[in-house]
Amino acid sequence: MTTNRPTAEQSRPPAAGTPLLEIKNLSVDFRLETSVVHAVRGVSFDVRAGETLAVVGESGSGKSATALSVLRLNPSPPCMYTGGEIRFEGRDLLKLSEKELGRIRGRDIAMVFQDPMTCLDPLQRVGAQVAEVLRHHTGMSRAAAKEAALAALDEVGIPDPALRYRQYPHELSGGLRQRVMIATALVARPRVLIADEPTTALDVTVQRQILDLLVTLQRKHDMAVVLITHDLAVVAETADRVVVMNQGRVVETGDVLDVFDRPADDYTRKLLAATPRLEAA
Ligand SMILES: Nc1ncnc2c1ncn2[C@@H]1O[C@H](COP(=O)(O)OP(=O)(O)OP(=O)(O)O)[C@@H](O)[C@H]1O
Repeated sequence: MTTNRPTAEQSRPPAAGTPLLEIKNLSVDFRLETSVVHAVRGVSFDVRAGETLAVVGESGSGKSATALSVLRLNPSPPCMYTGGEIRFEGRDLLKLSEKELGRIRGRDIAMVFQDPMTCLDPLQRVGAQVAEVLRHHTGMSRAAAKEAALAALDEVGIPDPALRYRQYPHELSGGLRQRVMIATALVARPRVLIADEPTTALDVTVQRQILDLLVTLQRKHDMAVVLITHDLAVVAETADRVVVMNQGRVVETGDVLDVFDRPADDYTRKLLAATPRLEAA
């Protein structure tokens, strides 16, 4: 199989060391009026600093429910965390109070989503939203937060940050909005970034740019990245390890090239066969 993996000079050794974030035997149900959906059934995986772990699987396989569990962002109710642990720096995130978790969200672990409008406030200027994250987590002065927010907009490749700072989300293109969301997520320098289909809604050229940006920032800041996607070509290009989910369970996990070259599970083989760019390469 040939993929657009990073070139030799871009590639790096696999991340070593202890896991930064560990999901152990996680189970999540959605209790609906007349039924229960077992969305996540005993899922375990971990991610280390400097590593990109991709979570793949068809629609409904439990990828987002797992990712949202890390910061307890599944809607409650109907969501119930019925078992397992999510360990970060020695603590089980599922056991923290809302206040304790609030200190971790955005500061230590951040998320970006497919649709930036789920996290950007349409009525607030984008620069102020980036600065607000810093003021919330660090108590920085207004002036210092503005300066850091301008630097963050610049870092994510937004041209003319001073102009964009004053604009509202609807005044930006989809690609620029995505960059603002990434700036908002990363401005407090989290150690873990969870990216849930971050490029799915964008056109192909912009997808490429946003993925390159995420890879660059991940390496620069040695972040652990959990990348949720259904796009195996994206996984082949960006991830170190992959977790394959089906019907709420992990069916296979391993180094991306090993899993893609020698899938051990029938479901993984089926997913790979349904990705012509990989098969044809
Ligand atoms: N808020 C919710 N209320 C009820 N059921 C839900 C809710 N969120 C997810 N589910 C159900 O949980 C299961 C797993 O959904 P999840 O969104 O985690 O899948 P996914 O793999 O992320 O899919 P997609 O790629 O479409 O986002 C599905 O059966 C889904 O219908």
